[in-house]
Amino acid sequence: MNFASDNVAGASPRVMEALVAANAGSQRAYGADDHTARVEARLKEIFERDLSVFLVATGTAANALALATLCPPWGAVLCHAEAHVAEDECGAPEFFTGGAKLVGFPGRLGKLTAEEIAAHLAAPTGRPPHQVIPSALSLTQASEAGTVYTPDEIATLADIARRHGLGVHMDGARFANALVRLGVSPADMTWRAGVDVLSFGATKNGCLAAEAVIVFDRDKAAHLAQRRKRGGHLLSKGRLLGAQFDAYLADGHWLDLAARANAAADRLAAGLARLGCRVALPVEANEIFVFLPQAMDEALRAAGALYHPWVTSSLPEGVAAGEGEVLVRLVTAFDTAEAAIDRFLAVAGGQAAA
Ligand SMILES: Cc1ncc(COP(=O)(O)O)c(C=O)c1O
Ligand SMILES: C[C@@H](O)[C@H](N)C(=O)O
Repeated sequence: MNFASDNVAGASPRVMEALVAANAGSQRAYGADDHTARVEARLKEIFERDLSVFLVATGTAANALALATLCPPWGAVLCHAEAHVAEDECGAPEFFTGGAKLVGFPGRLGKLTAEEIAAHLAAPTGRPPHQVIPSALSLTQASEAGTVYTPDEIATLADIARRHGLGVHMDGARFANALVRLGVSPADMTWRAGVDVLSFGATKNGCLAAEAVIVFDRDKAAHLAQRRKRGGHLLSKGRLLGAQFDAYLADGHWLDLAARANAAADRLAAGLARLGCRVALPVEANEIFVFLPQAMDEALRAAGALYHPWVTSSLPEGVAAGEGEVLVRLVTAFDTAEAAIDRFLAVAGGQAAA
C-alpha cells in the first residue's frame, strides 16, 4: 500500500525488456545512439511538428535546463507558489539560470490564473535596472495539486506571457496523466496553446529515469546542448535514456500506462468518498488529496500504508480540514494493484465503521 508518490513505482516490464535488449552491442555515445534518434523522430510525429529534444535523467534537470534556456540571470520566472520548480528542486532553476528569481503566485486548485499574471505584468516595473525582468512563465501539467489546465487555460496564460515578451515553460512531469484525462492531442496541450519548452516526463509513468526537454521553437534551444553538458546531464551512454523512451512511446504504451494510473486514482478516490471521506481537490490526474479522520489515518499507517500528510494553500474556497481530520496526498501509478486499493479501503472502512 505505497501511495507516497508515483516515484516509488518501478519501470513497466516493456521498458525494462527494451533496456536489456538495448544493452547488446555498441552504440554511439552522448545521445548519438539509434534509440535516441528514433525517439526524436517519434516525438516529432507525436507533437506533429519539428522540434528539438534533449534527454536527461531527472525532472529537476529538465525543468532547470528548460528555464535556463528561457530566462537570463537577471530575469524572473513566474510560477505557482507551490510549483515544484519553486518548492522542491533545491534551487536548481535558480542555479541553472545563473540566479534568476522565481516569483510564485497563489492559486486555488494549484493553478495560475490569467488575472494574477496579467495584473503582475501590467503593473509598473519600477526603475530599471533595479528590478528583475519577467522572462518566463512556468505551468505544471498536471499541477502539484493533481489538477490540469485545459488547452484554453494554457492558451490564455501563454498569450498574456507572449504579449509581455515571456517564454512559456510546461513542467510535464505528469504530462501523460493530464493528456489522457483531457483527451486532447499533445500538440493542442502544448505548442498550439503557446508552450515554447516542455519538460516531458516519463519517469513517474513507467520509466526508470527518463525525461525529455522538448523545444518547439528552435531559436529558444540555443546552447541548450552546452547547458546540458556543462550541467553534467549529458549521459555518455545515451542509450540508457533513448531505449526507455523508445519503448515508452511505442504503440501508445505511455498513454496506456497513464490511463491505468488515473483509473487507479479514480477507484481509490471513489472508495474513500463512499466511506464518507471528503476529497479536497478534483482528481484530474493520478493524485488524490483527501481528508482522513485521525483514527483512520492512524489505522492505515499501522497497517503499513505509506503516504504523506499534506499542507497546501490550493484548496477550493471554503474547503479545510475539520476537527480530527488530516489532509493527505495519495498518488497512484501505472502498477498500482487493485489488491492494494482494496486493502487500503478495507482498513479505512474498518475505521469508518468503528
Ligand atoms: C510536478 C513535478 N515536477 C518535477 C519533478 C521533478 O522530478 P525529479 O524528482 O525526477 O527531479 C517532480 C518530482 O516528482 C514533480 O512532482
Ligand atoms: C518532491 C515530491 O513532490 C515529488 N516530486 C513527488 O511528486 O512525489
